[in-house]
Amino acid sequence: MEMDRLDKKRVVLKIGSNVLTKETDHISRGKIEDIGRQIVALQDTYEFVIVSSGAIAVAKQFVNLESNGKEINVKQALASIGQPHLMRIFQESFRDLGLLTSQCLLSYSDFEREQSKNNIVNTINVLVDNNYIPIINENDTVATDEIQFGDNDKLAALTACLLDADLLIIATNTNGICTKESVENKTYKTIDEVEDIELLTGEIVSSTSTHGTGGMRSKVQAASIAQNENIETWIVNGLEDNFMVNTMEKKLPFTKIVKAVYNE
Ligand SMILES: Nc1ncnc2c1ncn2[C@@H]1O[C@H](COP(=O)(O)OP(=O)(O)O)[C@@H](O)[C@H]1O
Ligand SMILES: N[C@@H](CCC(=O)OP(=O)(O)O)C(=O)O
Repeated sequence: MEMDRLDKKRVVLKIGSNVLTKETDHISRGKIEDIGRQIVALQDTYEFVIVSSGAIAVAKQFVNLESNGKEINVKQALASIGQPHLMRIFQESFRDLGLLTSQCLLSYSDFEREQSKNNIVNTINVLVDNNYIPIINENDTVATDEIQFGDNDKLAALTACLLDADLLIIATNTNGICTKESVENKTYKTIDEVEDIELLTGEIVSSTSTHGTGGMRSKVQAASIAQNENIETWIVNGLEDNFMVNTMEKKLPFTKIVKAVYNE
């Protein structure tokens, strides 16, 4: 028997540039196909809203703007050039798997106005009801919050809260959050489950990866925003094949930030 949409668990999946490029200089079609295949495998029980970075990373593979790409306006221009390419790759790869895609560009300030919040919810619900997978990125032309500080993690958390998601999955390039000591001595021991965000904050190391901006700090902040709205966050290793399915089947180490008991 087919499940009604309301019976499905709503997942907001955030994919960082490092995952999309598999830590290279090029966007990985293979990774996008991997994500699509997992959505197909899980779509009877889960519905997906994707928050995808990668616009700047894609642009860098096509163009070389003057200046080194570190200035904020150049990054904004790169995002503008890369975003349609990113969407094209999603659209082509997902279409081959029978999945429909759509694009939504949002910024933090959209989450502060009642009218725009209602518009976002209504639009995304229509998309999901019609089997379209919304692919969200920050509107980098008008806002610079994420390319400066946050690597789309906070945007994903705000989206999860607004859309009343059941689960926020943040796909990054490590097996979740590892203990500080293990990161420092490169033995990488994943913290499996945690409720106390303060505890996690103490484990953050101030590094980011090649394409990343916010490091683990912005992921912990995102988890905190989600936890305040009673949403569980999983920080998973998106570099692995089949990472969501394998995480769900407990075949991959990941960090689960559970709902706070006092919120129950
Ligand atoms: N305790 C920790 N456990 C794992 N990674 C950590 C930790 N503290 C900081 N990091 C860093 O955070 C990085 C992931 O964040 P980031 O580079 O912004 O990636 P993304 O593009 O996925 O958002 C890791 O590659 C690692 O360098
Ligand atoms: N909106 C930007 C996000 C930039 C960014 O650094 O994000 P992330 O890869 O999540 O660290 C883009 O699409 O390139």
